[in-house]
Amino acid sequence: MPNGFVYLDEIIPTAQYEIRYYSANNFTGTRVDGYKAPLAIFSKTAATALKKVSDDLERKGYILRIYDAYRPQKAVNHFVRWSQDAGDIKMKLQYYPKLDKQNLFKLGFIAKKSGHSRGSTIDLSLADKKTGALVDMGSPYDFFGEISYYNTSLVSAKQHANRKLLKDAMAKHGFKPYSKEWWHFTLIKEPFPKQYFTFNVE
Ligand SMILES: C[C@@H](N)C(=O)N[C@H](C)C(=O)O
Ligand SMILES: [Zn+2]
Repeated sequence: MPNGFVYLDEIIPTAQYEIRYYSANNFTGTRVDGYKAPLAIFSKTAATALKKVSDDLERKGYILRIYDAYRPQKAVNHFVRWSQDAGDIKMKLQYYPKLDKQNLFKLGFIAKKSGHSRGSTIDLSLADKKTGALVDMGSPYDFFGEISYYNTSLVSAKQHANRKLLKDAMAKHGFKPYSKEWWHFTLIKEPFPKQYFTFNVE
């Protein structure tokens, strides 16, 4: 791992780590290239900021559920190849039921050059600190459709309040939200704003 990166579970041991692209439970239906272990790697700067988010939320009774952090460019390239294979729709019902997979990039749900590969972008949700149960955000992680837009009218007031709880906690410590995915945030003062890394997650 290059200098300036850390393992998030060493900085935030109380979080839940469900690294979807290491598993087959993701929109491709297979383990994604470059994920050699179910780990979250993050820039040290972003990890320090995220620890503050986690501490704030723990005081309110929540822990973080982390789905993805640093993402190798080779993983993004895997997503691109997957999108071009129109015959493979095994995860369509679960992840993109109303959309054509080849449109997911132009609709903004997946990026060909992703902030994740710069090491300071994260996909996450919240869980209840006592029970470990996932907080209801109105749509599941990586569900590609309008219901996952932060400001959609398709979710209840309570679900929107849960999204806002996460967004406000992230914004307080310098993370910028993404309007099309309630779970996706980038550290504004990211330390590697122009570098797209491709080292393995291991
Ligand atoms: C694929 C999804 N988890 C995500 O991170 N989407 C954004 C747009 C990205 O690929 O950077
Ligand atoms: Zn993301």
